[in-house]
Amino acid sequence: MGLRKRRREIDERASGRIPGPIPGRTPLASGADGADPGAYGAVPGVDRTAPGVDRTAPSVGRAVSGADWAVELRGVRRRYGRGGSAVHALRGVDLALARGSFTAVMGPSGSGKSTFLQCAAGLDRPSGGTVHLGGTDITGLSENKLTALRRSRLGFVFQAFNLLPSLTVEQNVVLPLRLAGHRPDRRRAAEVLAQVGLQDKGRRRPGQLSGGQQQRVAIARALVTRPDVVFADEPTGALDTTTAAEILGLLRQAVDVHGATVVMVTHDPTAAAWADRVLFLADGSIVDHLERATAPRIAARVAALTTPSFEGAAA
Ligand SMILES: Nc1ncnc2c1ncn2[C@@H]1O[C@H](COP(=O)(O)OP(=O)(O)OP(=O)(O)O)[C@@H](O)[C@H]1O
Repeated sequence: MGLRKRRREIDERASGRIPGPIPGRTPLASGADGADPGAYGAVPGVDRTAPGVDRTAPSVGRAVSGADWAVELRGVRRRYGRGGSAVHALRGVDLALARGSFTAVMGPSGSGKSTFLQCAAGLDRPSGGTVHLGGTDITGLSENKLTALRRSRLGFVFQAFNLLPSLTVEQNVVLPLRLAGHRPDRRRAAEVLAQVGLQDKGRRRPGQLSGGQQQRVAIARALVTRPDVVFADEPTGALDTTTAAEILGLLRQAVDVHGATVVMVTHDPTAAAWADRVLFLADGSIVDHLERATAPRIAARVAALTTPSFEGAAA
């Protein structure tokens, strides 16, 4: 299939005009995971098919040059409290994610997923280690600089949509531009609204839209500044299966067609199967990862994380 035709089909499927999965970069059919490792960049020294614990620093995406990392964490630790009652939410996370990659982060409750997302997105400060976003070391930035960086260079999509109900859809979408001190760019707003299939909804209020449409607005808002990274926290947690697939298709399309970088925390193996790579957190450490895996394979790996035998192996 020609590139233009494939892109048009991706656009149409992602916007719901054609039902069904997007060709080529969809959750993989059972048994197809692990195919085409070259397209995603094999990680040296990592046996992608072996079960068990891998302690290498995962790097994902086509690029291998450090300059191309959208997100880079080195030795990131986060401790809450002190002394005997201290909680070690992150115990030394090392990873590098290339621009134009889609990464899912999974793990049992309390494994550190939210803490990871908050530290990676500059919403929380690590107790140790460094975080680079789009080549900028954010670890020592002042609160003001961090806020400015989040507004102009990061996008966020949350489970609860987090739209402002009193603003129109278009005003919600351009909000990050306004907060970053730029003039609201209506052409750019129209562009991203079209990208998520809502070109005719700019004058509506969020309360007049379905949950799936509201999440599309949130994705448009996340993309409007052409951010270095979009962080998504359970973006489909409040949606039915069909609507969830549409939303994940849009995130996939943002990566494949528009070159975005997406990092998504999820509990749902079906959602994670849309990603290029799934990272597994357990007790504050990245203990495993899978490339282009099917939902059943991801589910099996999540289940293994909570079994006593795995905990014994990871100790
Ligand atoms: N503000 C805080 N103060 C103290 N402990 C915290 C705080 N935030 C998180 N923790 C602890 O850090 C650990 C990791 O929490 P985190 O919320 O990152 O896990 P999670 O994997 O996102 O869990 P869930 O899937 O249940 O949301 C947990 O033991 C949690 O109790």
